Amino acid sequence: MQRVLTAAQMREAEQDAEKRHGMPSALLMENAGRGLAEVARSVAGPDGRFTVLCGPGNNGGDGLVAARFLHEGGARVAVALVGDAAKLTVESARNLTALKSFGVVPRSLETLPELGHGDVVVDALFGTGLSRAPAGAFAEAIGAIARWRRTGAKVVAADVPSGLQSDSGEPFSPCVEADVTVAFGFLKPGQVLEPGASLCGRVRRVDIGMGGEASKELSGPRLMVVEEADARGTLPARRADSHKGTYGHVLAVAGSRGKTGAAALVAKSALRSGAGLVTVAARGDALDLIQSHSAEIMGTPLDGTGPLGMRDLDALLAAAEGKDALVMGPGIPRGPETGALIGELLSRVELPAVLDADALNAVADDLSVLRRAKGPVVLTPHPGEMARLTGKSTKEVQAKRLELVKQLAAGVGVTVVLKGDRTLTAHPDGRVFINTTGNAGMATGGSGDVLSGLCGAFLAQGFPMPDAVWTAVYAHGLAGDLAAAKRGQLGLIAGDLVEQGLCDVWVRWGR
Ligand SMILES: NC(=O)C1=CN([C@@H]2O[C@H](COP(=O)(O)OP(=O)(O)OC[C@H]3O[C@@H](n4cnc5c(N)ncnc54)[C@H](O)[C@@H]3O)[C@@H](O)[C@H]2O)[C@H](O)CC1
Ligand SMILES: [K+]
Repeated sequence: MQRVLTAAQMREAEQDAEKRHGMPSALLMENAGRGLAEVARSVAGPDGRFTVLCGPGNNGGDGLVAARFLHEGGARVAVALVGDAAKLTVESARNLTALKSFGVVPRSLETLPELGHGDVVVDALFGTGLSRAPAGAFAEAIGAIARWRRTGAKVVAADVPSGLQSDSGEPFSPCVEADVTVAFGFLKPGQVLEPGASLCGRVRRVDIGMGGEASKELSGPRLMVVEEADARGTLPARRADSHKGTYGHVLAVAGSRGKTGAAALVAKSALRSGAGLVTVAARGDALDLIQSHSAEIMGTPLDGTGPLGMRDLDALLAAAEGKDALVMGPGIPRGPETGALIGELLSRVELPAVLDADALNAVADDLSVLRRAKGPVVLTPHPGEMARLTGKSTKEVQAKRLELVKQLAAGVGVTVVLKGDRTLTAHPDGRVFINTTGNAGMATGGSGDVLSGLCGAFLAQGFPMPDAVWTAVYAHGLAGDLAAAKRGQLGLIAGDLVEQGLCDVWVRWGR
């Protein structure tokens, strides 16, 4: 897991580094600048030139240190200070003096050389201290960086591409587009959340002496990026003496006439993700079709016709007997009582439950029904469903993903998976897990059903919360990546995730 720190947390961690490790910010800056110089050198051509653009704050200070190391290593370096030199921070001013003493005198932006292939421009204008849209000379500098990039130079951003808000990943205009971003100490949200992640290019994290554990008791959100080893580590190797009962029984309340595929995808995804048994509960007129998709799917008919309501409670309570996890929502016939039914069922059975699709829409009007749930509840909304759950517009959801997913999880006491590019998994205790797998080819009907079945299977196997959820999200995206590698993003359909992608993940993980 990689810790992701906000700007405020970075400042706290920097003070902590001084107090706990005796690492003054001058030394952190020296280490940051050295790391920046090494990355810049690694992307330059054999006789590439370097231009370092430095802003007034400590980000600029990192640039001044990098310029000194590049110069010391024999490279051709040009430096420009942008903004009011009188406003330099103490650390930056000290490094400006040092740089000059090494014989590198800053020049004006206009007199800098035009750069091309093999050359590198280091963007050290702003980092986590950016507070408004770059203007004036700063905007001109960002324009020059874009021009040099168009003529072939590589752009290396110090800590954050200048113009990008490091806490949200939202860019001001203008904003630098980097080929590589050197993250000092810890990752920032803006480097892993879109559109910031794309503006950063490749993110290279360098240690600067802040210490890994520095981030333990920081205030504010605990954000983590899930790495493949974390996800793989959640899944135990299977024991030889196990039997199908060992791996749990999923009850999927899903499917209806015209939407039998959703239930089949949930069930087949759960089976392909290690669940020992899967039973689908659906109206009789849909159940036969659902079961016809796969011999392994068992069925419990819900008598009657029409939307799910309180009259189905007893049948569902009976169906939940002996099960280990619930998945509810994909393709269900929703009606005015469906939300109350879900709330009542969850208050009576002590099972982990995944609510997706129309189960989310059913409870959106009154989320309090979820507070009575006896077992842990996982909601898996896409942005549109999240909008209904939060009363916001989809546009607002997408602009404030991190904030809204944390709020909903803590407010209702459930785990919330906000799907999309960089899916976020928020746990009621404030932790948010950022996913980096998956691709646009997965924006296809049924992809969400596969995730809810996968999630249900992991919960049925007894994997702990929230690990089971962020692992399912990671595996789901990786399945999509592996399947798209074989079928293209255009060709990818949800069934490929189940038949191809998931199996490729388990083989890759030796499970
Ligand atoms: N925190 C750490 O552990 C380390 C941080 N380092 C580097 O320091 C920057 C953060 O530096 P800071 O001085 O806080 O701010 P910036 O350099 O990012 O911004 C400069 C300064 O400019 C002002 N400002 C903000 N927005 C604008 C604007 N649009 N136009 C003009 N001026 C603006 C504001 O006053 C800012 O303070 C961090 O990213 C790291 O690169 C250390 O070197 C390593 C450890
Ligand atoms: K920068």
